Amino acid sequence: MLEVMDLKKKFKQTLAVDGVNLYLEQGEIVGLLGPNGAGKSTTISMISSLIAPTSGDVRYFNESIVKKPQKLREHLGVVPQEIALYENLTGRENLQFFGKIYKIDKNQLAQKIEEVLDIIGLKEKQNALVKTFSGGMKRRLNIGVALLHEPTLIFMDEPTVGIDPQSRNYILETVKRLNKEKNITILYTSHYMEEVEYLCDRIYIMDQGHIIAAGSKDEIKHILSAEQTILIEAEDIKRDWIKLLENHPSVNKLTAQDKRLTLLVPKEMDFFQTVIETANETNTVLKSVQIQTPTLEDVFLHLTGRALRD
Ligand SMILES: Nc1ncnc2c1ncn2[C@@H]1O[C@H](COP(=O)(O)OP(=O)(O)OP(=O)(O)O)[C@@H](O)[C@H]1O
Repeated sequence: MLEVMDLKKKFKQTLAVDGVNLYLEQGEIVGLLGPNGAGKSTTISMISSLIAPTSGDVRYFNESIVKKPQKLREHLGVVPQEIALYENLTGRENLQFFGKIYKIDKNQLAQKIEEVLDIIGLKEKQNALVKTFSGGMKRRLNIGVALLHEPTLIFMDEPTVGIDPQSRNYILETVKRLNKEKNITILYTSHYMEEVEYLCDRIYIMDQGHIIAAGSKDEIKHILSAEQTILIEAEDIKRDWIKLLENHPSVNKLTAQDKRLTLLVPKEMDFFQTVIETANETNTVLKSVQIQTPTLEDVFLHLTGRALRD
């Protein structure tokens, strides 16, 4: 349905997107996962034809949208990261305003607004001014605006940033429902790996302008099939203990955060004994040691040496 080929974007000195290749099949939810500044929003803006690429191409049903964006624009709903609403209008008035911009027929629009208010769960609040809305309600209305013209494809750019858990769950469920019930294809951008893990059929992991891994959840986790993650909690994480573990030949990656250590070691290794011995040597009081199957977060750590949310 949509194919992105060797897409690049340079802003003066910054190469924000550096040769991205990806595709979307009809009916999929595809995740674009990466830390802040990875180039996700820039990629979304280029494949929505909002900004022109420096080089590369985006093909929608085999036609370049760089040259002919119209067909994609008719079918595409974009939920931008920044909330784009009028604070001094009510929820309903915002939908009416954007409906007119999309040139939706007047009679159809009234019916469409009812439907959208239902989907985003804002029927009761429709006549309140947007400036009185919570962050989560604004995000939901932002999604509603993108649904007005019945898109078959939606790009969502971090739609759950900075909102309460209840609204977040509501949005995640709405994304699932839109996909299942209306067969809408969705490209979902996030730096929360648990969201992407929950929602998406396939995942692209992006960092520093590059796609660094791609595949189904299982395929991506398979990257780490040769490794195990060891999570350690201790009373105090001392520098000399970190040094001992870091210098151990079997430790492929180590991250320390507060009173926790995460290690990646080869799967066949029985590393438990080493953890105990090195802790004793440095007078570290252990609270727990857990061995885990890899998560997407571990994959990211493995590929980049950094945590997804630094
Ligand atoms: N208009 C612009 N002019 C100059 N640099 C830009 C512009 N837009 C983005 N960048 C830079 O390009 C890089 C990628 O930014 P982008 O917003 O695409 O990342 P992101 O993965 O979406 O991160 P975030 O989640 O923080 O939005 C960053 O270094 C950013 O500072």
